Amino acid sequence: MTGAQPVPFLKGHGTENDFVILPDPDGLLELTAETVARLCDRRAGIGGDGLLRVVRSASHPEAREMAADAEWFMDYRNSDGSVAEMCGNGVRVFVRCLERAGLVKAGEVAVATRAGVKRTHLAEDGSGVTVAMGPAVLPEGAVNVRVGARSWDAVHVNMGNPHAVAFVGELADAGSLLEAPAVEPAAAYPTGTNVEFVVDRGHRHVAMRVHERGSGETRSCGTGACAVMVAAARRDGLDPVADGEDATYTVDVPGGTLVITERADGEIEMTGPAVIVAEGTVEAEWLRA
Ligand SMILES: N[C@@H](CCC[C@H](N)C(=O)O)C(=O)O
Repeated sequence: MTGAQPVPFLKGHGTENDFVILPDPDGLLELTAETVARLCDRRAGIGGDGLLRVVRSASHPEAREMAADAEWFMDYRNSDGSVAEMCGNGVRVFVRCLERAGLVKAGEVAVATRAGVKRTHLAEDGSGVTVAMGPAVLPEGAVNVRVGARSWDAVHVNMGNPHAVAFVGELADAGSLLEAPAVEPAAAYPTGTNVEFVVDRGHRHVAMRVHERGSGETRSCGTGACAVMVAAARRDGLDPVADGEDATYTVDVPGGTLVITERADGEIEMTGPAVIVAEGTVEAEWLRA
């Protein structure tokens, strides 16, 4: 992955969706799937649901075209080392990390991702970060989620990455989620999917659990919360673009709360916390072993 020098890292989370963060402005790290999985290992590594590499867009082949609009590229990996298009909690933590390093100031910050450029707003008082996540896409066709003997109709939502959203009676109905739920038809999700289980908590207020593609059950998923908000709004007869009126939902996740607004122009805005908890260095020898 690197030479003999220790590798700087940070650790952060957004609603307890936690990340190993590797500052790599010039894109010099060779980050294999195996290296990512080792770093994200909770016993033998640092531990995290995923990894965020902080690299200048101009220094990364997947982001060069976005460099004029966003100086920084969020190279996101799941904890099993797989690459994902987008991470909603990750992008908030990513801009918090840039702010902490003095690379950006509070206010508007654009971030390049594999799902395009995302515009964020860092609150001046450090309270949270709002991200314009783009519009949701709801591909046609029924999908179904199954855990053991139980199954539910689900809503297929794409937030740059894929989601299957199932409304359930109780969050416990999803079981232990130690294994990935079965989702059918498999052809609807050629690269796998994240699965959300949702219950109502009140007026425009829901709670969810998530099984993330490439990471397992996590304490939160930002893109998942946006997918849940859209699925709940449609179920409730709301379509902000058709109605000409914004709709806001509170989405509780095991690790906290996210507030999601679907605007009348179709843009989905997510607001939530972003916390850096530690920084240090990784032994180069260990990484190479
Ligand atoms: N936790 C993330 C989503 C991370 C990517 C996901 N596991 C995938 O493979 O699509 C979020 O906060 O959105």
